[in-house]
Amino acid sequence: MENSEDVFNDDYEHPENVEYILESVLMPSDGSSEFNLLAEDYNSILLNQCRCNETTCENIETCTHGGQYEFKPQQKELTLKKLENTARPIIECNDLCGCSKNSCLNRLVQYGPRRNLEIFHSTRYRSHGLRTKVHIPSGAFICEYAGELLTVTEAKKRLENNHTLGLMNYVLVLNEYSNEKKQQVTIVDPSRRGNIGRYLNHSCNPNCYIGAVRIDCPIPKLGIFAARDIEAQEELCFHYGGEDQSKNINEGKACLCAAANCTGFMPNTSIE
Ligand SMILES: C[S@@+](CC[C@H](N)C(=O)[O-])C[C@H]1O[C@@H](n2cnc3c(N)ncnc32)[C@H](O)[C@@H]1O
Repeated sequence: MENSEDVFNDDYEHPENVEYILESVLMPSDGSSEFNLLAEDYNSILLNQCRCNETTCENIETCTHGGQYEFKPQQKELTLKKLENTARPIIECNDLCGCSKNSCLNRLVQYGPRRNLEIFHSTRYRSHGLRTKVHIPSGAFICEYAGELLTVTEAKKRLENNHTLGLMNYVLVLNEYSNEKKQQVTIVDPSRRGNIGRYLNHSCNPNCYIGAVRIDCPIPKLGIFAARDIEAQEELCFHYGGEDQSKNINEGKACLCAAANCTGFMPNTSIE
């Protein structure tokens, strides 16, 4: 496998009014008990390390975390196996695991965004967008959607404010379910502090997919992966409505994606 440093990169140019961060951070404290609970999770460590000895951690039968990624020899890249598999949580191995960092094939998102991404002015979306300078294979990791981690109360306030002032909205809500029951909600806002993930626009027929990835913290990272092979110069987009599009809310803005199946409006996941 190529050295992770040859494939990944996180020194992208960004506008000055945004603090560039490498991974999600806690929102400023508002002193609420809701914030304290979020902070507790943020500061916790997942204690479910694998006990593999020098293996590749590829297989769920041998590694408690494995089975979600596969190494594509042709592209010399680790990729997410099948999108349907994400019904099972993606948990990467970490420094506390028994495996070796050099041979483990269950570490991807933790190495940061891929190289050859470019922020550009998208004429279709009449604002910034993100595109790739080179071909990206299906399942490849693009980047994290990193920003401030918000409480539900703070997210509702910011959404309302964005709506009232007609600002662009960067708040993303990801619900995780188990047996149809909602287990956890993760809300990320890269409007003030964020990474390159903040430039992906919404499409009703997207070429990227967003999934929850845990490394060593109970709060997942929001990982953006290629939903299909993506050609050089293609703009990267994902569906803002997330996992259950029947529950999408209408953000009140016309969608500019121009896909054949476009609903005509920009969605977001509802916050309950
Ligand atoms: C996460 S930001 C994406 C990056 C943004 N275009 C920029 O210039 O920074 C989300 C905002 O981009 C715009 N946007 C994204 N997808 C869109 C779409 N399909 N149709 C219309 N506007 C879109 C909306 O203003 C939305 O609030």
